[in-house]
Amino acid sequence: MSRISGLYRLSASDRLKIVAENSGLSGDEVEAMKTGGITLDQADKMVENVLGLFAVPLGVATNFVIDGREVLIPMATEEPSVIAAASNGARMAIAGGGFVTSTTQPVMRALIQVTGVEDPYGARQAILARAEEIAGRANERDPMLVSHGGGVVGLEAEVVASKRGPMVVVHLLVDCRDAMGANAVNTMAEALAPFIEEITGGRVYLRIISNLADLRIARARAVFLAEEIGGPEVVDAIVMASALAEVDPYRAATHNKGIMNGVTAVTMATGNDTRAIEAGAHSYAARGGAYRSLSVYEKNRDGDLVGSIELPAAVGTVGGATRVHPGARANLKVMGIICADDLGRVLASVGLAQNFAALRALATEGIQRGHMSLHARNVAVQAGAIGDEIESVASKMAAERRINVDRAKELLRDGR
Ligand SMILES: CC(C)(COP(=O)([O-])OP(=O)([O-])OC[C@H]1O[C@@H](n2cnc3c(N)ncnc32)[C@H](O)[C@@H]1OP(=O)([O-])[O-])[C@@H](O)C(=O)NCCC(=O)NCCSC(=O)C[C@@](C)(O)CC(=O)[O-]
Ligand SMILES: NC(=O)C1=CN([C@@H]2O[C@H](COP(=O)(O)OP(=O)(O)OC[C@H]3O[C@@H](n4cnc5c(N)ncnc54)[C@H](OP(=O)(O)O)[C@@H]3O)[C@@H](O)[C@H]2O)C=CC1
Repeated sequence: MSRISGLYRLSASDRLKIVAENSGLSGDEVEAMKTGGITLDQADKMVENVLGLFAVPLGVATNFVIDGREVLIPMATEEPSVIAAASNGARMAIAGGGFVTSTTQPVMRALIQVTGVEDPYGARQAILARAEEIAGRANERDPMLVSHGGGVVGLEAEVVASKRGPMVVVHLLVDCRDAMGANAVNTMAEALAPFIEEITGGRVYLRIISNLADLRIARARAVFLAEEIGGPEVVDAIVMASALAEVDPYRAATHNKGIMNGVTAVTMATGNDTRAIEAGAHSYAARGGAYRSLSVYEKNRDGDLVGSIELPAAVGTVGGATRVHPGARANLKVMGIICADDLGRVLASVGLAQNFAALRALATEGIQRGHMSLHARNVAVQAGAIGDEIESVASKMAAERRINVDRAKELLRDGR
C-alpha cells in the first residue's frame, strides 16, 4: 500500500510504525531506519579516518504506483519540500494509471586508453579481431558475476584525436546484473591492460569505468489527467516549461536539478553511489554536445499531460555499501526491491514525479509558497525557536508569506 493520505500529519514514530507494518520490517530493521543504520564501528570499516556519523533525514514518499505496484519510497535528503513534492507528484499520476517503466540490460562501460601507437586504426582493428579472447580473459576475473548471468557482452574501439595525438579508446561492455559494477569492471579493465598492450604495441594509461552509463537506461512515463492537475492551462504551462528545458542549458540545469532532488535521495537511501548517478545523469543530458532536460512533457490528443523521463541508472542491490549498510537494506525492503533493475525503475519514476511537482508549482503559484512554507521550520530554528515554538513560528510565517529570520525573531519575541 502506498496511498497513505495525510501521513505527514502523524508523528515520526507513528509513521514508522505504519511503514514497518506495511513492509514487514523486523525490529532490527525498524531500529536501522530510526537511528541511521550504522554504528561507529561499522562506519570505521566503510571509509577512512572516521570521526563519527553525519546524519541526514530519512523520509518516505507516498502515493507511488509503478507498473501497477504500489511502492513506498524511502528518501534521504536535507532539503525541505522534496519528499512532499515527490508524494504530491505521484498522487497526481494515480488517476492516469501511475508510472509505466522500462529498462535496458544493466551494461556498463570500462574504458581502456591506449597511447603511443604508430598505426592507431590498425591497432583498433587488431583489438576488435581479438574481441572474443579479450572477453574471455575479462570474464575469468569475475566468475561470480558470470555465474549470475553477467559478464562481457561486447567490445568497442575508437580512435580519438587529442592534444597529445591520436589514442585508441577501448570500451569493454559488461553486464553487471545486480551490481553497480565499478569495482567489477575496473578489475577487468586493469587485468586486460597488459594483453591490450601486447596486441597493439602501445602503452595503456587509464583503465576505469565510464560513468556515462548510456547503455544502462531506466525510463518512466506517466499521464497526468488535465482535470487532476488544475486544467488545460496547467497542461499548456508545463509543456511550455518543458519546451524551454529541452533547448536552453540554463533552464535545463535547474530542471534536471529538480529531477535529481528525488533520484539522489533514493540513491542515498539505498547506499548507492550518488556521485556516479549524478555524473551519469548530467553527462547523459549533455550527450551530443548540447545539455538538455532529461524529461519531456507533451499534450496528448485527450488534452492530458504526458511526462516521460530517461536517465542512466547505474545502481546496485549488491556490492558497494548496499549490503553492508543495514539502513540501506531496510530501505530496499520497504520498496520491495530485490534486483537492481527494479531500483532503476523506481529512480526514473521518482525523478519524473519530483520534476512534475516542481513544474506544476512553477507553472501555477510559483515554487516559493510550497517550498518556503516547509523550509519555514528551518528558518524558525535558525532564529532560535525551540520545542513547540518551531511549528508555531513556522506556520505563522507561512500564513503571512513572510519567511525570514528577522520575522521569526520578531514572532519569537512576541510569543515569549
Ligand atoms: C510542497 C507541496 C507538496 C505542497 O502542496 P499543497 O498542494 O499545498 O499540499 P496539499 O496539502 O494539498 O497536499 C497534497 C499532497 O502533497 C503531499 N504533501 C503536502 N504537504 C506535505 C508534507 N508536509 N509532507 C509530506 N507530504 C506532503 C501529500 O502527498 C499530499 O497529499 P496526500 O498524500 O496527503 O493526500 C507543493 O507545493 C509542491 O509539490 N511543490 C513543489 C516543491 C518542490 O519541488 N520542492 C523541491 C525544492 S525546489 C527545487 O530544488 C527544484 C526546482 C523547483 O528549482 C526545480 C525546477 O526549477 O524545475
Ligand atoms: N567511477 C565510479 O563510479 C567508481 C565507483 N566505485 C565504487 O564501486 C562500488 C560499486 O562497485 P561494484 O562492482 O558494484 O561493487 P562490488 O565489487 O562490491 O560488487 C560487485 C560484485 O558482487 C558480486 N555479486 C554477487 N551477486 C551478484 C549479482 N546478483 N549481480 C552482480 N554481482 C554480484 C560479483 O562478484 P564477487 O562476489 O566475486 O565480488 C560482483 O563482481 C561503489 O562503492 C562505488 O562507489 C569505485 C570506483 C570508481
